[in-house]
Amino acid sequence: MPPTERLLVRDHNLDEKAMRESVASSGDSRDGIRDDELYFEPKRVYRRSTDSSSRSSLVRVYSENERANFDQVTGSRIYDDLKHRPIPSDGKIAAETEGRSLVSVGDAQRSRKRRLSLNDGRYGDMQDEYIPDLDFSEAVLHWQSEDSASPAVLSQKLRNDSSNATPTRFPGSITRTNTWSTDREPNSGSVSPNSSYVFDSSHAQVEPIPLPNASNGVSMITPLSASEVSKSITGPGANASDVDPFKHGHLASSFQPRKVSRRKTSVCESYNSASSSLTYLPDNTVSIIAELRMTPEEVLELIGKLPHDFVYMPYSQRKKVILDLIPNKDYKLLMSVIKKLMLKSTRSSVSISKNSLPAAAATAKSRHGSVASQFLSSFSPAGVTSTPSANSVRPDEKGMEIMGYSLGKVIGFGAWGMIRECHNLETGSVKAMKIVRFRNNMKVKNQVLKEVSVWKELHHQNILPLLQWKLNDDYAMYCLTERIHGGTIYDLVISWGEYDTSKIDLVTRCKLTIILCLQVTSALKYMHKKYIAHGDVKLENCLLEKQSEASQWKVFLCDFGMSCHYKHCEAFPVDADSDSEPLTNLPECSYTQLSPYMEKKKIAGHVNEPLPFHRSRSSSGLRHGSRMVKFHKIMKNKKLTHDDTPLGISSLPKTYGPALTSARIGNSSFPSLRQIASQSTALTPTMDMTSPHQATDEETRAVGPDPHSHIGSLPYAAPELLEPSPPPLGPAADIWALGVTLYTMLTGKLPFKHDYEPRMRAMIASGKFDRKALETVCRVTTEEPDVTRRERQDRPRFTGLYNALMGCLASDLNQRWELDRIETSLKDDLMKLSPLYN
Ligand SMILES: Nc1ncnc2c1ncn2[C@@H]1O[C@H](COP(=O)(O)OP(=O)(O)OP(=O)(O)O)[C@@H](O)[C@H]1O
Repeated sequence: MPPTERLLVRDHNLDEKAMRESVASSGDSRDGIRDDELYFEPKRVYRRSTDSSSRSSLVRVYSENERANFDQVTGSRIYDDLKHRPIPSDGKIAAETEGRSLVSVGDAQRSRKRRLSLNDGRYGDMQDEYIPDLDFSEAVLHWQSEDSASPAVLSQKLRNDSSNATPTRFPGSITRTNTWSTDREPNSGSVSPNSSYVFDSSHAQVEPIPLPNASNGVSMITPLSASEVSKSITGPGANASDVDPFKHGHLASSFQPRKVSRRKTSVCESYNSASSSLTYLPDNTVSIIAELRMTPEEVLELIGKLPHDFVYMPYSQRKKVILDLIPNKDYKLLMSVIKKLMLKSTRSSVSISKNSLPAAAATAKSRHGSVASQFLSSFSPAGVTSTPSANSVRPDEKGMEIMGYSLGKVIGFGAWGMIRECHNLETGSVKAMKIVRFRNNMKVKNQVLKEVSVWKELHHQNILPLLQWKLNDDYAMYCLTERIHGGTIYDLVISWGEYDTSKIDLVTRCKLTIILCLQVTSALKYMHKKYIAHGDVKLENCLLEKQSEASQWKVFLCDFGMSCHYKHCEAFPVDADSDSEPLTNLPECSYTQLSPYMEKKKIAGHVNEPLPFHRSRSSSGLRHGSRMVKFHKIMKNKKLTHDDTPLGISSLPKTYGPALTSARIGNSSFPSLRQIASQSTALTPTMDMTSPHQATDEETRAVGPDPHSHIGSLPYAAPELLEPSPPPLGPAADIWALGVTLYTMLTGKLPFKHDYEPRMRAMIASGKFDRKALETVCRVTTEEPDVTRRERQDRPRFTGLYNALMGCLASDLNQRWELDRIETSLKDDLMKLSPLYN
């Protein structure tokens, strides 16, 4: 069998695929290992010798732990990594498993057990995969012999590889213009139908920024700085703009020493090695870029389009983003090269644990001013000096003028754009400009039109104001707003740390949480009175203007990208002034979401047509309620706890599965969602896109528009939104998200968080979270043995805060509190505190 065939492992087996997804998503992408495992280093060895490129090859790089499983000289397996037992030298086990993939044997039990193990983190970095017919010893010997090959030969080889690559521009690549004269107001512009991107989602619906202390033992990875990337692209001492690597072979020669020394190190190791100089592109990047038939500029351009928190996204989301942006390339190769360019595992590999919060806090800055932001901002034309058209300018780059303001530095990043500081050309006053670049992507454009249509209606002291906006019809939307200087509540919570090692005393923590959340509550009340649901309430979307007195701090709710109008049934007023009206029957009310089409019309001043996607009373509410009850019953009967259901949903009836697992949304029970989602406005990237399915017309009719499209950030998603047919977005979802926000402020950790998405969904659906932590912070528990009676008397109990939070996080919509009640309860606690603490 030719060597290339020996290395070829086809990805037919669904179990294996699921396993792969499971491994990728259960593993934290920050560990810098998982994605790279898709490539087995000898692939290049073989490719070089045969000059063939087998894109479909499923090969991988070994992590150091995995490598320890093999004899480095003979390449034979030493340990059976499922059982951690030495393998007999006669190779019995190897023979046993020969010819089949370890995870593709179709043995569901074994596969499940393995996933369980991975989930438990016990074998977290032992995700092995058996490659049929691979002669490891031969591969290793070949590998070693190539180590001694002369650098010149390798260099020549690389040059050949590179010159064979025909750089092609990927769809949607930027056409640069030197002038910017196409600004038009939205009502004058028509949306170009010539979208060359294929985006399934016009809103990233991004995961919230992970709290650095959310998982232990995760190595801290920081993106390369702009200069490091620039250097790594150009090589030391090179004039970036002069370099056309594929023409002149500069890259090959620049990277030659690195490539030679690389042989004995894993990808991660190479970053960590003492000699690792970031002036070189990591390892096999050149050959990967060549294989992708892309130029480095195109790769950089692609990186510039990625969401700010791309590197922190779960594998499935990253895959989706890549496929959306550039569907015609090998996403695995792309993910590998992007990761290599974007990440630098610091040599010290800071292990983030409860005890290392200061380090984590220092590193995990908010998006504004973060290393990631700076890194990404380096991909604006001003930052990328290596682009051929270095003289060209883009309308959103620093120094450009828009609406009488000069654009300044980047202060934040969103899913599809950035936020720049800007200065009034006449007065010099400082503001902020949110720039959403859609270019010719209709969906993103429609989404931002929708955002503006909602945002411009909002005038409240705790809502970031939209001062002016301007649409550059075929490029971007510009939104002028106030510049807020205090970061976000996310930053604040990071600085506080977790409750058990809290940097501020818990009483102050509770008090500040109440003060700040009362302002968010006020903003939400205002929005709900206008029948607008925010849809993405989270720590990161609460900007903070600090004053010398903490009690004077001001919150501004921002980001209306997920916001939408809902039509409310008069019989069940939401947030009525009456004090404690429960949200009884709320889901029965008929909400209406405006389609992007309608939003566009509205913003252009042509509203008042019948609204699509109308849901009748019966369509969601009661059905939803009874389903939840049924689901809880099943959970109870089957005794499904977080701990005994590592897969979250494996033993649930199919009907309930889709609510909990993206994989199932993608295939079995609700197969048509994939197709529907691709037609609808926003597709939640939490959906698994690995199992394409063509829906029949009947299926499409039965299911309707993507029901999960209003999930902003999964950890903040209300359980009803995870239902197979969730109610449309309404105030109740905001209230749940407010509860998640409150909880996180108080405890320093998200109530529902798991790296493995289906499990997180199961946690949300079950509504179970760590109440003990909350009781401790709010001091509602009676058990405080180490506290004297006197101390107990002095230390106030935050019963109102505790109750309000529990009211927000009531899974049962009938039990979930309304904003007025939450407000009253929070204020009660403040009143009680006032004589003591004011
Ligand atoms: N007016 C402002 N002043 C200072 N910083 C801001 C301002 N607006 C936004 N930011 C920063 O930029 C970040 C992103 O802003 P915003 O959430 O509006 O963008 P987005 O594209 O809607 O993001 P997302 O991807 O979360 O939807 C905020 O979290 C904040 O850190």
